[in-house]
Amino acid sequence: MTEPTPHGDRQVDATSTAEERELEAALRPKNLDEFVGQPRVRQQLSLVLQASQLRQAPAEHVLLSGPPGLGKTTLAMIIAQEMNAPLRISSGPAIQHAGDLAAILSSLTEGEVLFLDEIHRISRTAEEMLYMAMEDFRVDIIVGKGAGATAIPLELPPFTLVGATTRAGLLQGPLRDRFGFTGHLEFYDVDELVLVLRRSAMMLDLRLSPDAFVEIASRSRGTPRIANRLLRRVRDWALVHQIHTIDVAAAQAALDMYEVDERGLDRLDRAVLEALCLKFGGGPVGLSTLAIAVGEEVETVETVAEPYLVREGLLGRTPRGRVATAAAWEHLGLRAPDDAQQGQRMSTRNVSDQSGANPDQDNPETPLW
Ligand SMILES: Nc1ncnc2c1ncn2[C@@H]1O[C@H](COP(=O)(O)OP(=O)(O)OP(=O)(O)O)[C@@H](O)[C@H]1O
Repeated sequence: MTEPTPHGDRQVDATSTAEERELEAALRPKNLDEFVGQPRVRQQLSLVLQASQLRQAPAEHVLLSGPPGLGKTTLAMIIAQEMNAPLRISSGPAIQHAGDLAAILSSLTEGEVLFLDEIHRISRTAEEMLYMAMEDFRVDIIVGKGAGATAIPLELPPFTLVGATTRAGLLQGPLRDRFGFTGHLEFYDVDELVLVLRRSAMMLDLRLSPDAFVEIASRSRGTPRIANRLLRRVRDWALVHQIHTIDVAAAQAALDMYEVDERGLDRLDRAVLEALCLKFGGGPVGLSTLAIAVGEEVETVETVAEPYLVREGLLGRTPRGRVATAAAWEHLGLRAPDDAQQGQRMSTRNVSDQSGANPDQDNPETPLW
């Protein structure tokens, strides 16, 4: 049976469900040497960890940022493993009150690694408590209310906070500044994803030809989580078709069946591009009109399909609406009208200076990976 993905049957969604996380756990690299790609972050992190071991003190607080599925949780686990320290896991949305954080902090043991996923989503009061905890290993527990409230100081054992965020821009400066090391994870190239897939295939006892690995990697949107998911889809297909060594034709057939094309676009991505080109002559067209044309919510088009299309240079966001780029026409096997190409070049501009008030305009909250 195919496991669910967060956005229904989208095989190329970079986030994961609770069930999928269990499957992922088995494939996680256990130490920095097994962790593929991200050479700069790996090298810098290795130095931070070695220095802390030499100092015989917990490592400095680490902030990991980057799009979903690139290995932030995996790195947090590796940090704890390399430090030979226990790991506590929580997340921003689970910490809505300062008391939630106080409960976690007060139960940490010396040297423990506290991993806070989606750290940009912790509440403001908890965030303020975190400042003092990170800097001085101390928190003030407020007892009582109003004029009678008193602050009881509580010493904490030294610990290492590993924060992960997909939205580093939303972190307050004082919080960001309290991390001794910040690593930004980048999308992986095809060669790196091939290495991720080779390792996973070995662990799943699968045999694939070299070009089958490349085929899967090319369709994985630069994201190990998607690569591993597509590998599982290909494995299912091979099992049902009783294929023992998966060659490129088998990988293509399996992924075509799941409607993931050679550039990693799925049905929704292509529907957006087709509507843009075939119904609106390449645009510009408002986001809400585009969403109606493909029968989806505005938010789905904006947060699920659009970021990857923009990243791939297939769709442009302009003040007058969305436009298909020349590459989009080409990807669909269509000829771009000359005037549309010229108009797009003149009207495409950066999204960062736009307001999110109108659904047809860009929402600056929307990440653009
Ligand atoms: N560099 C890597 N080498 C090998 N496997 C990797 C690598 N990075 C990620 N993976 C695999 O991809 C999957 C997703 O990784 P992980 O959960 O660490 O991503 P994440 O960045 O924390 O995602 P999210 O932001 O959704 O929490 C895991 O199964 C992990 O094993």
